[in-house]
Amino acid sequence: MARRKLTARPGPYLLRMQLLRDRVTTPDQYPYALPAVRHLDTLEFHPRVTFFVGENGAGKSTLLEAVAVQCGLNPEGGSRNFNFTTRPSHSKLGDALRLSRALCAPGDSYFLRAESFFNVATDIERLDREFKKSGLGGPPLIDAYGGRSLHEQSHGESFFALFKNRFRANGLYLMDEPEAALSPQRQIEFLALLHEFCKGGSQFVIATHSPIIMAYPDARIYVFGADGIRETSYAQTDHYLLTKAFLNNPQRTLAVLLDESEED
Ligand SMILES: Nc1ncnc2c1ncn2[C@@H]1O[C@H](COP(=O)(O)OP(=O)(O)OP(=O)(O)O)[C@@H](O)[C@H]1O
Repeated sequence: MARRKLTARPGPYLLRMQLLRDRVTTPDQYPYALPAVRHLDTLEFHPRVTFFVGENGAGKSTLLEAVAVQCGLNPEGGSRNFNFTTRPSHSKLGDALRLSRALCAPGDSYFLRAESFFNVATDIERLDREFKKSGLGGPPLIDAYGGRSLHEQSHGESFFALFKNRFRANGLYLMDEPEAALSPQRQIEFLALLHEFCKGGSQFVIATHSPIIMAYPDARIYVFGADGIRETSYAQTDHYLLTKAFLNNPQRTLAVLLDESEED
């Protein structure tokens, strides 16, 4: 089937999402029982960068995955070219989520899941093998990632190859913990790339624990907590406050922690 060629225009592409309560069939079960989902009504996306932050298990990945599914992306990560599955199912949250989109469509979209990036790398190799066998002309998929097998690079190098080579202007990018493999230096470099892509009209939704990455100023930060999701400022996030307190005086925090654990 001939694929419709999209005319890439600058974002934003996603305006807001809304939970349709009448489509929630099992409110007492995952994912609807998560506080972040139970209290969700409407969430406005920032035209450039929206951050999802909060404690482990707060539901950031669950919501991001549902957005990805609604955008037609593989719930396990990758671009629209990918449809591999390594686990039985993703949550049904996408069925109850309405995404409001702008009239223009992105020229590219991609879902980076740190936890399953290995599988994306494997699938790139599989797709390229099939492509070669098919005898069709054109460059292999790996060229869009810098040309070197992602399996032959370190975890952090392969992430960075993705950001540098695969992402571009006028794209919609969903990222789950992009910092997972990045050194602090690379996280700072990531901020510079993020800025370039944003200037080029791209839009990002990023779940992160990194106080470096969430410092990007042209952004909205949503904290996922026990009372639901609320907007906050960078300097009010636990990530910023805790990291700052720790780095200002590591000895003091360590003394309190280690003293307490010795008493146990
Ligand atoms: N398929 C599933 N079935 C039942 N519960 C699940 C499922 N997937 C995740 N959960 C639970 O839902 C909660 C939210 O998980 P999620 O991965 O969305 O959290 P998160 O905020 O992204 O956490 P982290 O920061 O650790 O990545 C967790 O308590 C998790 O155990």
